Amino acid sequence: MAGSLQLKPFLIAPSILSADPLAVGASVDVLKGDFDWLHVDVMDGHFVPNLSYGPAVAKALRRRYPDAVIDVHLMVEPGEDFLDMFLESRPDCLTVHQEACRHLHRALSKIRAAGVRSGVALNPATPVELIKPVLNIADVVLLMSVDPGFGGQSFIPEVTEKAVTLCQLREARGLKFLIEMDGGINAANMAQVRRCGVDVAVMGSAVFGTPDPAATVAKMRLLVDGE
Ligand SMILES: O=C(CO)[C@H](O)[C@H](O)COP(=O)(O)O
Repeated sequence: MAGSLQLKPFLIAPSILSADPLAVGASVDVLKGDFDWLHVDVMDGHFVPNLSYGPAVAKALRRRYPDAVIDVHLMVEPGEDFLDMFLESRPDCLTVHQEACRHLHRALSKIRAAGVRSGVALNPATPVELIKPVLNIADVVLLMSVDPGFGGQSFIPEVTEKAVTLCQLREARGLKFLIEMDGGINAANMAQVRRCGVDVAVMGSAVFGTPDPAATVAKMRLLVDGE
């Protein structure tokens, strides 16, 4: 499939959801800077049935890693109500869910107006068609390949079709957004993820759940380069 799709450089985004909750900074340090984006999952116990990090953690990560590309994924509802507090933490990318925003166009516009890359996320059951009208103001489309809320779940392969559709739409409309995929990505499905046009792979347990996370990231890069 890669032959027929225009692929951009492939980026790896470790998710701190699977880092040691008592030593997130130390867990990230173990990667020795060998990551492209640092993915921060924010969960509210309402849009998703779990709680995770708040803006203080996002701010602390920015202080500790001033040059890292920090990618904040808001799994909160209503998404619009949390933009200011996370924009204050100066992320590089701030993503809201289509399903959690009544005024998605306004939310994405506000993120961009703050000089931050705007992201829109879709749950596995949400079709790409619902975000077609806002693709021109999205810098990132995040396709959830698990139902959001927890790390360590199994990859839903049907979501790869949505990446192919997005890739084709991007090309047809001359747009530049990146396609990010999140959930259940590991060494066994990494090549499949890349082939369907994904630009950014988020990985939690497949990185932080291994004895040597830095070696795991290096191995993932080799897997993709070998494609
Ligand atoms: O957004 C998330 C869950 O809602 C996580 O980023 C995602 O699940 C990553 O963890 P894993 O790679 O272990 O599936």
